[in-house]
Amino acid sequence: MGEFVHEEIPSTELDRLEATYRPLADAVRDLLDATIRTTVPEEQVRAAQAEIEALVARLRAEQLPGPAGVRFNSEARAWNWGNAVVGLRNAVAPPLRIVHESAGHAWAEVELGAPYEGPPGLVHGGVSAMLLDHLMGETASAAFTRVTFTGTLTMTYRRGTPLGPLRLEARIDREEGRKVWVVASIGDADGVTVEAEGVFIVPAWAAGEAARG
Ligand SMILES: CCCCC/C=C\C/C=C\C/C=C\C/C=C\CCCC(=O)SCCNC(=O)CCNC(=O)[C@H](O)C(C)(C)COP(=O)(O)OP(=O)(O)OC[C@H]1O[C@@H](n2cnc3c(N)ncnc32)[C@H](O)[C@@H]1OP(=O)(O)O
Repeated sequence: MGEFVHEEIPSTELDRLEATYRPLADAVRDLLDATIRTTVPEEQVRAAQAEIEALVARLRAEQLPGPAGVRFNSEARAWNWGNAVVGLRNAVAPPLRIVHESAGHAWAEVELGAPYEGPPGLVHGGVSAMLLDHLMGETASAAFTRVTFTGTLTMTYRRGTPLGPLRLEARIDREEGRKVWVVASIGDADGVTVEAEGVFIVPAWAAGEAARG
């Protein structure tokens, strides 16, 4: 596993950088959707591909040697721009905006479109698991006061989850030593579609005073 990297970028500078990168990721997100749904003539598809390849070369002129990782500064600001679910610079991330109601209770609202489809018109089951896994992990971390990893995640798909606006919710159910049980759900306007239960674990290497049972 990589490290949590201490990088001393001031928070005000991070705000400025994020204002540049967020619209870039939004544009690429739009590109994903357009790539799936376009019906333009084939020669236009090929022309667009050439332009996209040129853009990729432009962005790759300078780049990190590997993934973005998780970074933090001494102002307690953390950023994980590549994260699969919440990464600000990741166009594959929906992105989920998570609200920590309290330590151990969080929710999120999200609108899932064409790139997240599994069965026709419905959210892919693996996508539901991915979004819940992340929300539950953040919830288990008690609003970032400790590091937790998914140990076991159990999904129950009650009915198909339609693409479109959804609400996710997660709560800590109980704790025992370094183990944290979290329950969570996804719902649409008609109620719950997916339920999940997971055991999240504060790894032995990350267990400090606060995490000991
Ligand atoms: C420092 C600066 C920080 C700045 C941070 C800023 C931001 C972000 C930081 C933190 C993140 C916060 C939130 C994260 C948000 C989302 C995360 C998304 C979730 C994921 O996507 S995360 C990736 C997938 N996840 C893995 O990649 C895990 C791979 N795995 C391991 O890393 C180890 O395997 C681990 C850690 C699981 C255990 O390792 P370990 O050595 O600590 O465990 P150990 O043997 O001591 O067991 C202790 C007790 O847990 C029980 N136990 C063990 N394993 C279990 C299992 N699998 N299921 C159920 N129970 C299990 C034992 O039975 C024992 O129970 P008992 O005490 O009762 O006997």
